Amino acid sequence: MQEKKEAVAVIGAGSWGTALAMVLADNEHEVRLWSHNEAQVQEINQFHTNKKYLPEINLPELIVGYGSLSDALAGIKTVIVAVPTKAIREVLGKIRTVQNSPLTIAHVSKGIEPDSLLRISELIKEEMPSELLNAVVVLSGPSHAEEVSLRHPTTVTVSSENMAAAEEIQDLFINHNFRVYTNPDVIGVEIGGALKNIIALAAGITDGLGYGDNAKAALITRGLAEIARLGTKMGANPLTFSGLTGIGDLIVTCTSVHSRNWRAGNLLGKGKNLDEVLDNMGMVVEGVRTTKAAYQLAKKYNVSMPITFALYDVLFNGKNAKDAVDVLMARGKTHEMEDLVNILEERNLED
Ligand SMILES: NC(=O)C1=CN([C@@H]2O[C@H](COP(=O)(O)OP(=O)(O)OC[C@H]3O[C@@H](n4cnc5c(N)ncnc54)[C@H](OP(=O)(O)O)[C@@H]3O)[C@@H](O)[C@H]2O)C=CC1
Ligand SMILES: O=C(CO)COP(=O)(O)O
Repeated sequence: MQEKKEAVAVIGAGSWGTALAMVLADNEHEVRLWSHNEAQVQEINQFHTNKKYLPEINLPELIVGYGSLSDALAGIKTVIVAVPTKAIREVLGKIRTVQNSPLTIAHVSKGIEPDSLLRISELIKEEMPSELLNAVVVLSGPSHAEEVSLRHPTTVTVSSENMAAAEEIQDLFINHNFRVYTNPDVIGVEIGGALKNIIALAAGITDGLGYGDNAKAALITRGLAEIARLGTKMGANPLTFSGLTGIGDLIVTCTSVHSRNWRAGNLLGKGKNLDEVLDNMGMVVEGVRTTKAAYQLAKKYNVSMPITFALYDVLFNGKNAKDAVDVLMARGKTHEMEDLVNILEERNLED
C-alpha cells in the first residue's frame, strides 16, 4: 500500500498561502489551510474556491479550510506561514498558545520589520520558544500567486541555517510546474525578497509618470546595486543577488501587472495619494513598510540607497514623484560598482 504523505498546515489563506496550498495538494499532501475568516473557511470547504484572492481558480479537494488553529496544527510537523509581515507576530503568538511539540516553520513573507529591523526568520526565532522550533526556512523567488495557481512554470529558492530542513521543504513543494532550488544564504535570500518590493513600487511610479523602459531598466539594475550593497554589508553572499531571490524577483515584480507593489506605485505615479491607494488595493503592499525599514537599515549600516531614500520621501514626506526622479538623475557623478567593491574589501579585511 502507498504510504500517506505528510499533512502540512498553511497559515494564511490569501493569494500566496492559497497558491502554495495548491502546489502541496498537487504533490498529494493533505493541506490544512487556516484562515482567521470563518466565511472564507466555509467557502473553501463548501465550494473549493477562494474568490477574493484567486477568483478564477478551483481548489483541489485535498485542501481543507480550518478556522481552528489547534485543529489545523494537530499532529503537524511542518507549517507554512503565509501572512503579511505585519501579521506574523500575532499569528506566531496564536501558534505558541496551542502548540506543544517542535515545528519546522517555513515562511514565505517578503518584508523587514521597521524599528526592530529584523528579518522574518529572525523575528520567528524571537517569537517562538526554542522547544517549539525545529527549524526556520524561507521560501522566496519570482512567483506571482496568480500564475502559480494556473500551474505555470515557476522557480523559487529555499534557504535555512538548517539545510536539511530547507531540503525537506524543497521536497514538499518541488514538482514539474514548481521548481525549487536551495541556497544557504538566508540573509541574501530574505533581503533580496523584501527589498525588491521597494524597487517595484518605484518602477510602478515611473510607469505611472509615463516614463518608459529605459527608466525601468535603470531602476531594476540600480535597485539591485543598492540592495546588494546593503545585503552584502549585512553579511549576505553578493552572488545571491544575481539569483532567483535577487534579480529574478526584481524582474517579475517590476514588470508584472500582477504585482501589488507595482500597481500601487503606478497609481501613485498617476497622482493618487498613498492612503487612497492602499485602501483600494484589498491585498498587502509590503513595499511601503519595507521602505521605512530599509531607510532605517541604510542609516544603521551607512550604505548609500538613493532609490530607497527617494521613495521614502515620496511615501512619507509628501515629495512629488517627478521631483524625486529629477533629484535621483541629478546626483553627483559616481562609479557603477565601486561601493560594492569597497564593501567586499572591508569584509575581506575583517576576516
Ligand atoms: N501574492 C503573491 O504572489 C506572493 C506573495 N508573497 C508574500 O506572501 C505574504 C502574504 O502575501 P499574500 O498572500 O499575497 O497577501 P494577501 O493580501 O493576498 O493575503 C493576506 C492573507 O493574510 C491574512 N491576514 C492578514 N492579517 C492577518 C492576521 N493578523 N491574522 C491572520 N491572518 C491575517 C489575510 O486575511 P484577510 O482576508 O482577512 O485580510 C489574507 O488571508 C507577503 O509577505 C507577500 O509579500 C510572496 C510571494 C508571492
Ligand atoms: O513577491 C511577489 C512575486 O514574486 C509578489 O509581489 P507583489 O507583492 O508585489 O504582488
